[in-house]
Amino acid sequence: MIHVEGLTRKYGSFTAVDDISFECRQGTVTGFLGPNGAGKTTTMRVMVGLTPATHGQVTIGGHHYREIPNPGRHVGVLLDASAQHAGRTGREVLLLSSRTMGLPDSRVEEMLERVSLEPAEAKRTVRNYSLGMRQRLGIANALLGDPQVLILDEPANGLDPAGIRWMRDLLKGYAAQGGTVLLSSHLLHEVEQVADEMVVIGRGRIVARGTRAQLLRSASGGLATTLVTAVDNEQLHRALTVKGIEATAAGASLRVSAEPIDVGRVAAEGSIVLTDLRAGNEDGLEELFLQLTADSQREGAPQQPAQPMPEGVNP
Ligand SMILES: Nc1ncnc2c1ncn2[C@@H]1O[C@H](COP(=O)(O)OP(=O)(O)OP(=O)(O)O)[C@@H](O)[C@H]1O
Repeated sequence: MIHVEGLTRKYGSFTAVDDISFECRQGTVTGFLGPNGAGKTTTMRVMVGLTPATHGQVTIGGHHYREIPNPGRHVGVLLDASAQHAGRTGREVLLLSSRTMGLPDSRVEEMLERVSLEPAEAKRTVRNYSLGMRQRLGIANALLGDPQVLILDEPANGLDPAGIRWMRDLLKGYAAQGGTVLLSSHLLHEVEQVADEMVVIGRGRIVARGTRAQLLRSASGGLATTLVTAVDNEQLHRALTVKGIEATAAGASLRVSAEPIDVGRVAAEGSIVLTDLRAGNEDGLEELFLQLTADSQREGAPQQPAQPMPEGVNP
């Protein structure tokens, strides 16, 4: 639904986005993940025609954004929640957009309710909004025209934990109904729980791409790992060894060089009761993200270069 093809954006001699290609499929949430300055906003600005591409192109449903008539009815965009007109009330902001798109005024009330902005809050001018309220207003604006595609730049910024959960559910529901969502963030944990696929960008280049499971697999050097806890870990360890599957103690659990389904089967065959079974090295994804984007992290990043990734990863 969104196709990014060989996109490059240069500012003078500086390359902000360097020959990137990816697509966002209908019915999915794609997380666009990268540290500060990686090129996420630039890419999204090119998507919606605010910044011209130096090379390459982006199409949405086969069209360039600028060619789409009444684009708000097709593509909902939130690029900078702080960029709303500070002197207008929340309701006025939505009313203006709604009338521009040719929608009935009743749509504004629906959207205010959808993003949980109270009537008293909708009457306040935007200059008196918290960042979280501005994000909610921005999301309401993006959803107004009931578009099939949503492009959201760091929409979770400023939201409290309940707000983040609310947004996650909203985006999942939107994708489940056939929508296409592209969501950027510099925080892995904001994206990994909602995104069906992740595109990781560092210094303008795509450094990894895939589902959470594929990236987790990459984080384990291409090998499947499972963390499992049984009522009797020793019994499970023996049963795994008999099947030729390696396992080592990891705190109160075992780390096993196999897929969770295989570990579960061995446990079931031996009537071994499990209390926990999960894929991969959960911390590994964060490590992987830091490593892949190490060049462009400003601080606290490991110094070693990113490793070549076997699966789901685009070096
Ligand atoms: N108009 C511009 N002129 C010159 N350089 C620019 C311009 N816009 C962006 N850049 C540079 O391009 C790079 C990518 O910026 P961009 O805003 O796309 O990053 P980002 O991934 O969205 O970062 P953040 O998470 O901090 O918002 C940065 O080094 C930025 O300074």
